[in-house]
Amino acid sequence: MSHGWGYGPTNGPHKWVEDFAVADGPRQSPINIVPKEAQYDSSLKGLKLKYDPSDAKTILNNGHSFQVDFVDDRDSSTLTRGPISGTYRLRQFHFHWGASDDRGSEHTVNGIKFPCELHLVHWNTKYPSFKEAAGQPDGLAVVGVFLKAGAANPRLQKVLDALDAIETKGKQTTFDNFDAKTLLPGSLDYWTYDGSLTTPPLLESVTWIVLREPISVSSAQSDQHWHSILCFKA
Ligand SMILES: NS(=O)(=O)c1ccc(C(=O)NCc2cccc(O)c2)cc1
Ligand SMILES: [Zn+2]
Repeated sequence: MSHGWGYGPTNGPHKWVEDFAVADGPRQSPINIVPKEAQYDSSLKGLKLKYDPSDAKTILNNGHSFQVDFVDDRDSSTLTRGPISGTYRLRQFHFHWGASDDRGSEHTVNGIKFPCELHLVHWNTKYPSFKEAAGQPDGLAVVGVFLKAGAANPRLQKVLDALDAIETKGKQTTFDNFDAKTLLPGSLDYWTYDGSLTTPPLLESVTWIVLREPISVSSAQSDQHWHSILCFKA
């Protein structure tokens, strides 16, 4: 691609392999999750997420999504247990959505897309930095949470209210004192598989942990700002 990757007809996912050969790799994400085909593994432990709200730093429009970045220079916001060994630090969370409520999520369940999907990105502290970890097969762990259309979700409101200030690519604004745990559903039951980043550079370094229970977002909330950023994105 002569210009940056995106989601349009000339730079979308079907074109990414031109610049990122790993797109044809053996462990590419997202995938369709078929619960009946998933094997139950009784040796797997429950997820342990310990997030410190004071680690939240800024919210950024990176042109493909908006992401909340965290201070990750100490083990204050971490993911442990579950399918992973060791300690992974929370670096950022971001969302994937679509132009209407019938699509938007990257993973699907029995072929069904959700209107949106939240990704909480963590890196393995056995490596010196996120960038280093991103190049290792056990470097990253991303917790995926589906959003379904339903009741308004007050926990999301602080994130949505910040979007007005970052409507153009590259804009970021302060976003502090936010507990990412409040975005999680009641149950932490999950499906897990070894996969990749779902956007370039598509690195095959992600242990995916997709929560079975979705959280809700109302259509009013999703109309509130995402379409403005979406228009920009498209
Ligand atoms: N959608 S996803 O959670 O798979 C995802 C998470 C993080 C990233 C990301 O950080 N991309 C930038 C990046 C990553 C590794 C090395 C780089 O040079 C840049 C991309 C996709
Ligand atoms: Zn993502």
